Amino acid sequence: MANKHYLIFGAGAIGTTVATWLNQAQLNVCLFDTQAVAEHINQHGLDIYHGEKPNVRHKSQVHAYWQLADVPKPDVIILCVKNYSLHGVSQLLSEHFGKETMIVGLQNGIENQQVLPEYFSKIIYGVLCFNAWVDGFGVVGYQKKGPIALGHNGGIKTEEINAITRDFNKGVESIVYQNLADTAHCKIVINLTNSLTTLVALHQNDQSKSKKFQKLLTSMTYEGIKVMKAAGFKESQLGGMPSWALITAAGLLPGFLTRKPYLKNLKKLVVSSMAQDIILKGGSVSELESINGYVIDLAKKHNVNIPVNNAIYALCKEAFSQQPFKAISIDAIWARVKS
Ligand SMILES: NC(=O)C1=CN([C@@H]2O[C@H](COP(=O)(O)OP(=O)(O)OC[C@H]3O[C@@H](n4cnc5c(N)ncnc54)[C@H](OP(=O)(O)O)[C@@H]3O)[C@@H](O)[C@H]2O)C=CC1
Ligand SMILES: CC(C)(CO)C(=O)C(=O)O
Repeated sequence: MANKHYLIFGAGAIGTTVATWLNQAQLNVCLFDTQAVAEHINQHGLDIYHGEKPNVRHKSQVHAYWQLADVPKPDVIILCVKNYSLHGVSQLLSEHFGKETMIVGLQNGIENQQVLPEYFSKIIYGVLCFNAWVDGFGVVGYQKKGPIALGHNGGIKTEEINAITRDFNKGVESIVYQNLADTAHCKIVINLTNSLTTLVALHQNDQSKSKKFQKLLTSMTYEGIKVMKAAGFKESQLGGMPSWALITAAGLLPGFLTRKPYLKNLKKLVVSSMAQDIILKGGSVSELESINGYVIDLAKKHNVNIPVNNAIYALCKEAFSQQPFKAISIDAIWARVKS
């Protein structure tokens, strides 16, 4: 079908960047969010910027809705909400537009692969290889433009995923991945770090000089790939993210030997989606369970010892339930992990 109509559900960090990139590529897109966000976007447009060039703004006009009854029936719905919103949002959309509507789920983790099939029969999943953060309604910064890896678990014809990938590619580099499970699990390994970077509030408290932070961060991802290997997953290169060889080297060798690539990768973690939930939005709900909780269960199932991840997860459970959230010093986190 030519000129598909895309509804992007969720005008947060990912929804706003994807809407802008697809709109700039002349695709037919609209957004959906709450009334306050949608009205603001309709009045002021979208305004996104690359984190290294905050003065170069990419502005665009994308119509935003807040009532489903007003939205023209979309050919494809791109779901840009967190895993914890998926049940509610999917039920609404499935009842309104029908179970057969084509869905593209852009979530971290694999919880979406359990939830979305309860509501829809045609689902493509996207693994996102960039960071983006919300400054205000319709105003979003991004660390880099893509890429997005797309895949599915059946029920989608090759020409259907190819057509959507072709459309996405007009606005942001997108690739079809043959093994969705491997790709999603490789991304989960990187996302383990969201917990630690949130605990220290990395975007406010630079940790580039801290050897303890380096040790903890690199141990978390090294433990992560041990779990994925034990569970039978294979490496799938994610655009711009550290390889398993680098993660293994950083996990096993003295820190000074891998410090240069470590610092290069640390710079890419601007404000994780978890830090946005806990610190910027001041909430207590996050994707901790769908990422860290999931890896901890997988480690138990395959008898892999992951002490650093276990300790950081326990600390996050405590710290994220405190209102207001208070960042924890790296020394206090280190002491807790060692105990
Ligand atoms: N941000 C990032 O850098 C990255 C994010 N991801 C993943 O992408 C997914 C989306 O993340 P992100 O864009 O950061 O999330 P955000 O929380 O920034 O965006 C979600 C948006 O959807 C809105 N929303 C949720 N439910 C409803 C509803 N029922 N009606 C109307 N609006 C609703 C939210 O509103 P409200 O805030 O009011 O709830 C929010 O504006 C997550 O799974 C995340 O892990 C992956 C890679 C990078
Ligand atoms: C950008 C990145 C990779 C940080 O871990 C991410 O996926 C997120 O913020 O959720």
